[in-house]
Amino acid sequence: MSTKEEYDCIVIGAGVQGSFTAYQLAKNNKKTLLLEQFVLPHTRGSSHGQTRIIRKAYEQDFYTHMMEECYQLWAQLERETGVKLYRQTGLLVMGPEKSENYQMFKNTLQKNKVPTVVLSRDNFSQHIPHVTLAEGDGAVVDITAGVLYADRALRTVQGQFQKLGGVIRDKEKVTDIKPGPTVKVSTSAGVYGAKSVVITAGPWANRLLAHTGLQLPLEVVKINVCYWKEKVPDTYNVKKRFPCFLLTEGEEANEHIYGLPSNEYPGLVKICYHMGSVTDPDQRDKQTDRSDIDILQRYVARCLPKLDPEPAVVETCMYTLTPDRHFVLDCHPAHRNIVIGAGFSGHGFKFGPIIGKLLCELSLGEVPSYDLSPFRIRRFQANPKSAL
Ligand SMILES: Cc1cc2nc3c(=O)[nH]c(=O)nc-3n(C[C@H](O)[C@H](O)[C@H](O)COP(=O)(O)OP(=O)(O)OC[C@H]3O[C@@H](n4cnc5c(N)ncnc54)[C@H](O)[C@@H]3O)c2cc1C
Ligand SMILES: O=C(O)[C@@H]1CCCCN1
Repeated sequence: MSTKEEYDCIVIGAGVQGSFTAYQLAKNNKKTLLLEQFVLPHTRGSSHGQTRIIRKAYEQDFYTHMMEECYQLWAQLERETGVKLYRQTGLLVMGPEKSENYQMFKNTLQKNKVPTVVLSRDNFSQHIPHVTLAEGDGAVVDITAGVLYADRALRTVQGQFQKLGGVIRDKEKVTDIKPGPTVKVSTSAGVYGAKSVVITAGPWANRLLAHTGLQLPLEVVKINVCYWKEKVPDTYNVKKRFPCFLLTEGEEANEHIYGLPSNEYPGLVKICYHMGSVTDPDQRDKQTDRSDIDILQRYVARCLPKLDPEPAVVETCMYTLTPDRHFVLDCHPAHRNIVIGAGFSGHGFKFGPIIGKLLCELSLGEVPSYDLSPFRIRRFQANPKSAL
């Protein structure tokens, strides 16, 4: 098949990361094509749904630093488009006062001068009614945190990309990538050429990378996204200033449980378990493990007494996990004009604007604005799970 069109850059995958990358490239006057295998919008990857948490509360400083600029980029997109994408709610972080994880969250917030409120056991229920703080747990609120309107954000950034002259082709699956000075990208509709390619294929990253001779140690898991009904409507509502929350660890398991106030679905609070079972992204509905829901039911019954401890709605989403849960933001080790954004490990949405900027810089051969060493592919070389 002959090459249909030539671009400066082709971005593969129109989730949050690919959409922001394409937008940044178009802003830099690059002729850019964004390819998506499904009809947009879709619910089969990782970026769908109405809300995501945005926060500066992290265990590692480098995420908090990136979020400083990232908040500004979200606000800039809101100003550019007149669309509201962020609502401040605060994020309540709870965890065993003496545990390393909880202390790391607290220290990072304090060291980086993020506005916080530390709640004592005595004043906890006055600020956060109808939540049981577990015995021995501490509680700190990241005031700057809130919710991002995820679906709306995706539509908005894709719309801006198109306004800047960018081309989106959905329902066009990439079937092959041929590296070279001009990368050839084959799809179900033809072949394109580009000076550089960015792969932001979410759970399908390794499928695409296989065409380039690279495999990353990524694991795709299915997440049951659970919504719980308020016994009395609006008890945990965003309007009543109920915050997002996150457990650094808990009685149930050494993994996070997290929640968002009722907002998008009236009377329903989103509470999920930050772990799931391994799945094939094309067969995710065949993965029917619900052990996470059992854990959540026990937690809801114990700590959120004004919720019905039976999920009212269960939706599906996928995480693409790296072994250390840090992202992959790097050039392909053998083909520098192929750039990879992958392994967002269940916490990448909030970083969309800054990841778009960084992947754009990498694809233009510029020095990235942040130290990318935590995100480099070479960190996996010592890891036995890596297939490099
Ligand atoms: C339940 C859940 C809760 C989360 N909560 C938060 C949160 O509170 N805060 C936060 O910051 N993050 C959160 N995240 C994480 C965040 O949503 C993800 O990190 C982010 O959406 C990943 O985006 P992506 O662009 O890498 O992947 P995706 O959104 O999956 O996008 C990849 C795209 O590539 C396309 N594609 C794949 N292969 C091909 C091909 N061959 N040809 C063409 N197109 C292709 C796919 O169809 C897909 O549209 C959560 C994730 C889940 C699942
Ligand atoms: O990225 C986040 O902020 C959330 C935290 C809890 C798990 C899901 N992702």
